[in-house]
Amino acid sequence: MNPAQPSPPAHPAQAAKSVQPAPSAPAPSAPAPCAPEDVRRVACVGAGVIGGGWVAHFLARGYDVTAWDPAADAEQKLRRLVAAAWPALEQIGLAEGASPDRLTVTATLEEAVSDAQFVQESAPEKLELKRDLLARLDAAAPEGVVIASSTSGYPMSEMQTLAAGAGRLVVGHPFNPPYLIPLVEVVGGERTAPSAVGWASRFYEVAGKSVITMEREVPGFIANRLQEALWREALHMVANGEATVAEIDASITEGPGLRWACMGPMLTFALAGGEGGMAHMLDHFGPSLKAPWTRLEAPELDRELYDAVVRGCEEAAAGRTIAELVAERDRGVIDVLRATGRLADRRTEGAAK
Ligand SMILES: NC(=O)C1=CN([C@@H]2O[C@H](COP(=O)(O)OP(=O)(O)OC[C@H]3O[C@@H](n4cnc5c(N)ncnc54)[C@H](O)[C@@H]3O)[C@@H](O)[C@H]2O)C=CC1
Ligand SMILES: C[N+](C)(C)CC(=O)CC(=O)[O-]
Repeated sequence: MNPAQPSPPAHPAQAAKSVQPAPSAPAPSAPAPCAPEDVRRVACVGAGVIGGGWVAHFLARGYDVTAWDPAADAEQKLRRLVAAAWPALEQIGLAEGASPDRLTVTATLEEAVSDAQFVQESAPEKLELKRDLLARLDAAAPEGVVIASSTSGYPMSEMQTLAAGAGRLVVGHPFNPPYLIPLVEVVGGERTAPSAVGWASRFYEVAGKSVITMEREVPGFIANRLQEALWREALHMVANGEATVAEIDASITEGPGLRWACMGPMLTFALAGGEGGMAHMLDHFGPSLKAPWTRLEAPELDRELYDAVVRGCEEAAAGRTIAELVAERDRGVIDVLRATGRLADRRTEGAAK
């Protein structure tokens, strides 16, 4: 179900619960039982593609992990996923004491979280299911333990409606596979205690993740909104016969994707302005915002947006000159080309000898 679409009408039995006056302040949350740095035991509830990837990540970072999933073959599939991921995790480096042997798959959800110091939920992307599950996790986990949802796009405000202890519920949105892609986007809901957001962000950092802590709830968070914009345009182009699936993928892997592994879209485009940076880029290509290059509605490039983007790029450059940024980008692109086997011997290319 696409989070951007209106959520299904609440079940009558839940309607009363889910229709609550917007709280004037976040719900209080009991203090977490331990500091993020002192966590040793993590529970993962839902152990499919992402939940299993979280299990592999936490095991590789040296945690004791309990996992629960209602599927009959969940343990077999989970242990197979962890075993398949382990060579990669050994290659990038394991924490001291890390071992797949520190995984315990429990028979019930309650057992999985009963002694947990952090809980990561990764059940299917269905709003009603997450509402019920988060309420169940809140009832079963030790008081104060932060519970994070891997949701791809639902605001926590929509998911925490049935939980008595909503103050400890946060979004901790990962990227597949969580054991290799470092980003996790953290954001609370209307009833989430700010302390729970801060605790979760710090825990993920300690656990080796790269954290973006959002100040505002936005469906789809940051990276999925950006991915979704590209994804929808790609689907339109395939639907209209404007590009094939192969052309869509090659257009990224042989083009912008190489740069995006080293530098985000904002600084990348600042370099499109040469020595003039983002200001020149906007002066030069600003009118293109009105060109029919995408079906996505463009914002007005007014002075406020112009200045915000220019200033943001100057801050991101952090004192690096355009020339230094170009050199950094080029080193990164060469490393990615080499790492992905695309830096073959090029002496045979080019002008006739
Ligand atoms: N697949 C991906 O690339 C990413 C997925 N996510 C999010 O992670 C969550 C899980 O997605 P996937 O792992 O892809 O789905 P999946 O279908 O691979 O795994 C979901 C797992 O949840 C289990 N499950 C079903 N009902 C449950 C319940 N009531 N309580 C606990 N577990 C239950 C299923 O048995 C299954 O193993 C979703 O919210 C999704 O949006 C987030 C980032 C990336
Ligand atoms: C396709 N998806 C929406 C589930 C992707 C994500 O949520 C994040 C990712 O791994 O790209």
